[in-house]
Amino acid sequence: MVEKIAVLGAGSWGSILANLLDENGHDVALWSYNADQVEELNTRHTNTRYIQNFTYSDSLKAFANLEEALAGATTILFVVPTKAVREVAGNVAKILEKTQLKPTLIHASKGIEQGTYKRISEVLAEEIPTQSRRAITVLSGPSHAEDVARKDITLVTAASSDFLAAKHVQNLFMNHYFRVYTNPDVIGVEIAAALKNIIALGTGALTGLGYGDNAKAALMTRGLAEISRLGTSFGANPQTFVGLAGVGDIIVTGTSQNSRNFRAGNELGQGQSLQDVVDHMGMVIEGVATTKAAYELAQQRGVDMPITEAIYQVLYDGKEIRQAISDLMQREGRSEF
Ligand SMILES: NC(=O)C1=CN([C@@H]2O[C@H](COP(=O)(O)OP(=O)(O)OC[C@H]3O[C@@H](n4cnc5c(N)ncnc54)[C@H](O)[C@@H]3O)[C@@H](O)[C@H]2O)C=CC1
Ligand SMILES: O=C(CO)COP(=O)(O)O
Repeated sequence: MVEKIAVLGAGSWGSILANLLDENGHDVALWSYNADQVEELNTRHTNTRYIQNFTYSDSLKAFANLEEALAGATTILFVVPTKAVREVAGNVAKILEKTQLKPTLIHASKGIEQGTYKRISEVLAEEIPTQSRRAITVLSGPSHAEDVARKDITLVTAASSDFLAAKHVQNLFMNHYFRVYTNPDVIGVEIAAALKNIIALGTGALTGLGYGDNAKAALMTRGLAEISRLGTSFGANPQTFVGLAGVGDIIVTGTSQNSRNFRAGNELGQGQSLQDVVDHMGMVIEGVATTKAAYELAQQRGVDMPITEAIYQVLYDGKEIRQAISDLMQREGRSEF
C-alpha cells in the first residue's frame, strides 16, 4: 500500500532512506531546516554536502516548512541527530495537535540524550502524546548511507514493542537490497545503536596509532561485552547484542572509512585535537556526546565499562590515548564471562 511518509532530517541517512522509500513507491516528503539544501534537492536532485555522486529520485520532494512536510503523513520517520530530536519532536507535536492524523512514528537516529540519559524512543514518547500518534519503531543496524545509496546489500532491524508496528515498518522498507528483521527489544536495539559509536571512535584511534587487526577485534569484542552489560541492566535481551543492531553495527562502524565515528577516532589517533576533528567533519559524530552520556550512566548504575571510561578520559579529561590503552591492558586479569 502506498503511504504518505514524512522524513525529518536530510543528512546522509535521512535523505538516502527517503530516497529508498520513494523508490519503494511511497509518497515521500523530506524535511530539512536548511532552505538552500531543500532548493538543491528539488532542483538538482543532489545533496552534495552529505552524499557525493548521487542523484535522488525526481519524485522525491523536499520541504523547508515542517507543516507542509507533515501534511497528510501517515508515517513520520525521524533521522535528525540525537541532540535535535526533542526540539523537532516538540515542533511535530504542536502541528499534530491541530490535525486528526495519528501517524506511526519511526526513528533511525543513534544516541542517548545528554543530561536525561533517555533513549530516543523515550524522548519521542515524551514529546508526542499518545493521542497524536501510533506506535514507535526503531530502525537500526549496520547501514552506512553510502552503501545503501549504491544499493549494496543491507540488513537492518525494526524494533518495537508493538509487533504489528514493526511488521509495518518491515513492509515499508524491504526491497531487493534492503532486508528488515523485526525485534521486540527496543531497549537493547537503542542502547546497542548508540554505544557502538563509542567503540568505533576507539577502533578508529587504534588504526590512527598504527595498531593491527588483533587490537581492533579485541576492542570491538570487549566493547560489545560492556555495552551488553549496560543494556541488560535495563532489561535488554542479551541476544540483541549478537544481532544486527549489536555485533553487526559494531563491525560496520568499527571498521569502515564511511563511519564518521571511525574517521574521527582515526584522526584523534593521528594526533588531531577533538575540536579540530569535530569542526571539519561537517556531519554528526554521535559517539562524542554518547561517550559522556554512557560514562555517566555507567557510573550511576554501577556498571563496569572500562573501555567507555577510557574513551571518556581521552575525550573529556585530556588523557593521552596511548596511556589509556596501557591502563586498560594493565587491569587485573579476569574471567572472560
Ligand atoms: N549516516 C549514516 O549512514 C547513518 C546515520 N545514522 C544516524 O542517523 C542520525 C542522523 O545522521 P546523519 O544523517 O548521518 O547526519 P548528518 O550529519 O549527515 O545530517 C544531519 C541532518 O540533521 C540536520 N539537523 C541538525 N541539527 C538539526 C536541528 N536542530 N533541527 C533540525 N535538523 C537538524 C542537519 O541539517 C542535517 O541535514 C544520527 O543519529 C546517526 O547516528 C544511522 C545509521 C546510518
Ligand atoms: O550508524 C552508522 C552505520 O550503521 C553510521 O555510523 P557513523 O555515524 O559513524 O557514520
